[in-house]
Amino acid sequence: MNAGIEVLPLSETVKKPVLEASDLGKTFHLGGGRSAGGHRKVVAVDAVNLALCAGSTVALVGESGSGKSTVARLLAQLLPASAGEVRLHGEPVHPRTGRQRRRYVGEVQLLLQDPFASLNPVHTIRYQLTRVLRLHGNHAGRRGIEEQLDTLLSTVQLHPASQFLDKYPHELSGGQLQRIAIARTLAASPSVLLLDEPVSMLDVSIRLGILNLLANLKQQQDLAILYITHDIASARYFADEILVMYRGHVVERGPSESVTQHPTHPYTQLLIESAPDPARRGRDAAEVPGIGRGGGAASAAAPTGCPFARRCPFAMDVCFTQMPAVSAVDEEGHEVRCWLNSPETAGGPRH
Ligand SMILES: Nc1ncnc2c1ncn2[C@@H]1O[C@H](COP(=O)(O)OP(=O)(O)OP(=O)(O)O)[C@@H](O)[C@H]1O
Repeated sequence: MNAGIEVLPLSETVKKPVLEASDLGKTFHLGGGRSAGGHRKVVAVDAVNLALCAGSTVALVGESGSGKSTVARLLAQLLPASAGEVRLHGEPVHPRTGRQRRRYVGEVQLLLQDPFASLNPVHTIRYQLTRVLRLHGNHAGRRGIEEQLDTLLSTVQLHPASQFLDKYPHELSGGQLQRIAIARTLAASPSVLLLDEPVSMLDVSIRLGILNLLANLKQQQDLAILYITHDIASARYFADEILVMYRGHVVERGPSESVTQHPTHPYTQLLIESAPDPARRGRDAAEVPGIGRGGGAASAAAPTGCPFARRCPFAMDVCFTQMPAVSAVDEEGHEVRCWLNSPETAGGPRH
């Protein structure tokens, strides 16, 4: 027996995921008459696997159109999946109705980037928060609800509560509204938060405050968080694990530090190079070779090889014809889907 050292059983040291997705896929079928060339489809999400655990954050990073929001909407059950499975506490989730759906939505809350769009302009903050508390089974009396509204607002650092509760959304600033929107998600007592670009519409000066608030909430309430962003620098700061998405595929994943310090996929390297950096004044994503607006959007016709091949400065012949398998970068869970890291082809043009 080791005096003074508490040895936890394995079941307590390995965290079970709260929410998981296996081989998740979404294809949008677009209309189009004969004159438009017939039926078209967009593969927005292709075979995505992820696991969200209590007290930790997974970041989904990629350019506009890479499929990040579609993953969030699939996890929130706002869209039916074309393939794969979502599990909550290990149980497969199926499209639900009524009470079951309400319970799922209470446990898995989605926070959108635009706080104005997520709150109803014709009702006061008090009405909207009370409604969510009631909807998710809170039967407290009037005084009990008042106390909970106070607690919710103090949790999102809006003091005193009375100054905010009787206001309408248009009377609050963007940062205050995003805090109210966070309070609204917390009113449902969730175990999972899906954050879709939660600070991208806010002034740069208040973004860090909101991210710090969310990081504290994750710790205090043991929340499992999915953080969607196009900004890999904020993902490194905020998340434990990073998944890099390109055209619906996860091309690299691993512990945040490892992915950002040793980016292995050429696309991740370009994302990092294009991240805002005071040392490279004035240069942004649009100016970095290979990165441009919407370049990561899902293609109507899925390429047979690597989705990044056509933009990759290191592409080899095989990249255009075959999808690379996932290979390990290290033993800590850092993985990449790239022929340059494959044992068969390592030593290609880059090496
Ligand atoms: N309802 C829809 N019908 C058809 N195509 C869609 C639909 N929703 C999304 N898409 C397409 O799916 C792809 C992925 O879109 P998605 O919004 O998930 O990307 P994103 O990475 O979240 O981008 P952004 O950061 O701009 O929100 C895009 O090509 C988009 O045009």
